[in-house]
Amino acid sequence: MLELKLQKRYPGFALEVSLALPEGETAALLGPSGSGKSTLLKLIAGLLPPDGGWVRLGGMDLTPLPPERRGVGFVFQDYALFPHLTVWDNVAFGLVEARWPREALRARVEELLERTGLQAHAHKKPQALSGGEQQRVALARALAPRPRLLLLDEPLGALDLRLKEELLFFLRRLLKEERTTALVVTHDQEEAFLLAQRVVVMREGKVVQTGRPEAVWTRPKDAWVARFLGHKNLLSPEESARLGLPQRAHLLLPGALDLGTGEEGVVEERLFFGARVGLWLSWRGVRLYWEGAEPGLEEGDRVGVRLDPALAIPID
Ligand SMILES: Nc1ncnc2c1ncn2[C@@H]1O[C@H](COP(=O)(O)OP(=O)(O)OP(=O)(O)O)[C@@H](O)[C@H]1O
Repeated sequence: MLELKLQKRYPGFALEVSLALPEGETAALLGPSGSGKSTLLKLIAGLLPPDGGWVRLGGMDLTPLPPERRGVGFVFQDYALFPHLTVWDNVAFGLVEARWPREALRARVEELLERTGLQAHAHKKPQALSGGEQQRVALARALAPRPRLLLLDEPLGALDLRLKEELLFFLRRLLKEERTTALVVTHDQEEAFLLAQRVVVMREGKVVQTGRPEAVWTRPKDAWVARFLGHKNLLSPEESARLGLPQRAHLLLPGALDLGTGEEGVVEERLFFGARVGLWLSWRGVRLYWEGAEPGLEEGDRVGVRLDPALAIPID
């Protein structure tokens, strides 16, 4: 287990977090800008002294140890590879530091270069690589010494969308294969859901919800979490009543609205995403969002709408 209880204060900001995460899993720290994700990561890494608390990994107290003795690897957004070293030497760096025997070191570096698809670049310097390649080197370098815990701060943050997607699936496979315990900071909910077996949602220095991605998505703790995760159909008690639901706040899960038959509503806005289409509808005087495969509807069209009350969940 990675277990921690940490406090840190800055003017106008107080972090207070207790967490217990199973080893061998990837967890995602998800929260808006300024919620304390990077601060928490730095406290765990030992790069920042806490005002109080402790960090334990597999029962061992890491709190008094300096960063280099915690067995923790990091990848931060502005990767900071060693510019004067080749890719090979960058990946070998932590192993040399840890005095790995020469043969084991060579085998481990080769293994990671292969796994990250970097063999052809082994003898280049970082500045001769693309952004995505540099990011792969940073991952290989962090994973090489088999850290007991890998901390990743927005590891895909600086990349363009297509490259981000490509690296996301790469990182997902790599973390699974290496079975590293990893904590990934992101403010992108899709990235968190795809990478992690467990999601930790942070708000203003506190953990507000922890759980499997599916559970957090379908049972957000409150309206704030629901909205932060990208849910759009959050109904006030009055709106709920107009839709025939009990008079209290509800969240409509995706799939709650069916188009075709039923009482008619009006398409107010049509959003074309390519594979999907989003529609903002006015139905019974409530503005509702529907998303799915091309329904062949234009703005101003009338359409029958049905609500599945089983997918309307009460929310605070
Ligand atoms: N060295 C510092 N001195 C004072 N305040 C700080 C310091 N570092 C961070 N903070 C404050 O702590 C809060 C949390 O910052 P942190 O970087 O952990 O947030 P974050 O969730 O990682 O945000 P982002 O997604 O934007 O990186 C912010 O309000 C920030 O201004």
